[in-house]
Amino acid sequence: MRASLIQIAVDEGESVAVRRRRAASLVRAESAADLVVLPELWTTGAFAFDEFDGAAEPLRGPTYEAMGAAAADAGVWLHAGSVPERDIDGTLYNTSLVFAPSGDLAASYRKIHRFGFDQGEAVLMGAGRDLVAVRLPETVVGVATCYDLRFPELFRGLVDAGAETLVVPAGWPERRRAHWTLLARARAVENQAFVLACGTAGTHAGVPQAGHSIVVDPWGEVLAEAGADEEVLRAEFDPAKVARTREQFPALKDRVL
Ligand SMILES: NC(=O)CCC(=O)C(=O)O
Repeated sequence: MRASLIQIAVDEGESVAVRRRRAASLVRAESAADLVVLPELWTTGAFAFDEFDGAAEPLRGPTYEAMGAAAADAGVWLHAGSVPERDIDGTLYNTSLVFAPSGDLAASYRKIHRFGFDQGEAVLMGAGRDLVAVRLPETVVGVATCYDLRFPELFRGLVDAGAETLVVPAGWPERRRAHWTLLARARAVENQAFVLACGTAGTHAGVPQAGHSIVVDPWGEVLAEAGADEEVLRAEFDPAKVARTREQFPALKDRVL
């Protein structure tokens, strides 16, 4: 299975509309991939709290339209990262969109753990409640978003829902990059699953982004890792390695809780 993680730069000099067009053409260029991934809140930047309200869109808004068309043109599964979604009651959510190669929406996921403690996303956005796993022809993808990476119980829930590949779009800051890499590898090892974690590059709202998108196999080995700048990280992996690892080292069977 071939995955392409588009570690797009989110810088203040670029408008949302221009970045959306650029993201769509980056997706179209990945037609050789089976699965393409974009990061968290790449239209605004995950730390651009002042932008969330103005850039919020309905689930089937401009980003949905652009990404559905790009997925169909490229003929790929597309985890289009997340957008600030405005629900009909006015509540904002940090919502991920997953498209099938037909361009149809296969799933959406509202981020469960909002970041910021008593500020930022944690007060501006509502919390999702539902775990989401999507069946692709080659693997079952469990989705989570950025700060969710710190909550292993969410990932165990995804494994219980059948997930073999964990896809994590993020807007992770440079100052906690060591946690990002450590947590991505930990989630892979403890769940014996592939982890595809796609961050942003650039600096927005004064927060330099870590980049360093990463693909980790079920044994915790890093298959590919990006640098700090905008880049498309490509990795090829065998989804059957999940079943092999779980059979050869059946730690998941020893769960008590
Ligand atoms: N956008 C986020 O969820 C940021 C998470 C983060 O900075 C951290 O967990 O550290």
